[in-house]
Amino acid sequence: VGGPAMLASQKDFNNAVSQVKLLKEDPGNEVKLKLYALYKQATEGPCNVPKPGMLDFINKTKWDAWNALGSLSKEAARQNYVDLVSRLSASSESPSPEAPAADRKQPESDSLVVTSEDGITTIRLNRPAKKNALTTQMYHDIIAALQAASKDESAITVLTGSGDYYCSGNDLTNFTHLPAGGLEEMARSAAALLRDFVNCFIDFPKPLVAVVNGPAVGISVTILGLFDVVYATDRASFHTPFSHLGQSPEGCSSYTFPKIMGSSKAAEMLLFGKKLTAQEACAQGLVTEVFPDGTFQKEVWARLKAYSKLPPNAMRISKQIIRNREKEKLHAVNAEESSVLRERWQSDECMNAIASFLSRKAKL
Ligand SMILES: CCCCC/C=C/C(=O)SCCNC(=O)CCNC(=O)[C@H](O)C(C)(C)COP(=O)(O)OP(=O)(O)OC[C@H]1O[C@@H](n2cnc3c(N)ncnc32)[C@H](O)[C@@H]1OP(=O)(O)O
Repeated sequence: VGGPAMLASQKDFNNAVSQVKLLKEDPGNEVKLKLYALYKQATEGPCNVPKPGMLDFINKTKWDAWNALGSLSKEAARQNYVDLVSRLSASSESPSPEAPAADRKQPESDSLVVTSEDGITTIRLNRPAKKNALTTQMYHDIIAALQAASKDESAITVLTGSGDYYCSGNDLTNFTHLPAGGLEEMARSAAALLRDFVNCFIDFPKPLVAVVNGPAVGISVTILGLFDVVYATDRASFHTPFSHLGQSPEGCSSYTFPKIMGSSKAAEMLLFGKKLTAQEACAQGLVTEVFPDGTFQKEVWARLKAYSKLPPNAMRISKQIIRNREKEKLHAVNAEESSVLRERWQSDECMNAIASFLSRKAKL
């Protein structure tokens, strides 16, 4: 995790183009359309030819597929083409329909589990003994998992937690591992990581669903404004205790929360750390729907499986229309929030609050 992955070379791409012709099984129209679009993007770049007329059905469908790739770079398209062909070749040799995530780079630690099944990629926070608090490694792994999910075959991506908590937010011990550059360097690199992490949610191109299986704290709450749908168990609560911690809002919540729930409700959460029940969060628009805990998993996953069968390109494009005009604003908000937090993390208020938690004097 960390450095950029090596992209496929022109030679890999040429080999993949030849390999397609040798596939033993017809991959079906949907996949052929995807191959066509990636090929065009990889060789010619973003679609800038005129749209065929309504009655020219085949060429219009091909044009739509190419155009849906937007500004994806030639290099990334080449890589996606090579990946897709390699998956098709592998599956035509061994009949293993549940393998879409087998080639995914697995997270560095067991604290994150990524699976792909039934058209859904699930990113599961898996540190139940620590209430799924996010370590520095987990932020990196979630970034990598979102990047992979944005390119995989799944239609929908889900973030959820293992155990009784959804997530207790940032692992406060992250702040205790001081690098050689001291507090200033720690704050600088945490702010850069925070910015990259939140950017991945802002830019995520597919439907993104939070399955909130229990209480949620801190950054796991603030980023919910960047999800498309949020399902919660009635056991969940939503808590952003930034002032208690000497910190300030992140995850674009300083912008999304007032927009979602109105400025005074947002202020009560973000300034005073008011904890919301699941029902309150739903009434204020942060949560889409609340389910009884006893049937939560069954009901939510049945619904998501049904949604994952909807045409994936239509869902992507609809998401683009809904979100794109906000993106520039969200990136600016994220940059500002990260920069303010960089200062906050070096403040006495913040250091005292963290020391207090670590010495068990205070619990939120
Ligand atoms: C680089 C990007 C930075 C992004 C900025 C993000 C900001 C935030 O997310 S701010 C919010 C930070 N989170 C918190 O302040 C929560 C702190 N935790 C608690 O207040 C409580 O643990 C609780 C309310 C979440 C749960 O209480 P309880 O049910 O009583 O369970 P325990 O306290 O016994 O927790 C079990 C175990 O887990 C450890 N733990 C829980 N949360 C965190 C955490 N956020 N960071 C570190 N460790 C956490 C807790 O210490 C216990 O550990 P053991 O004592 O070793 O069993």
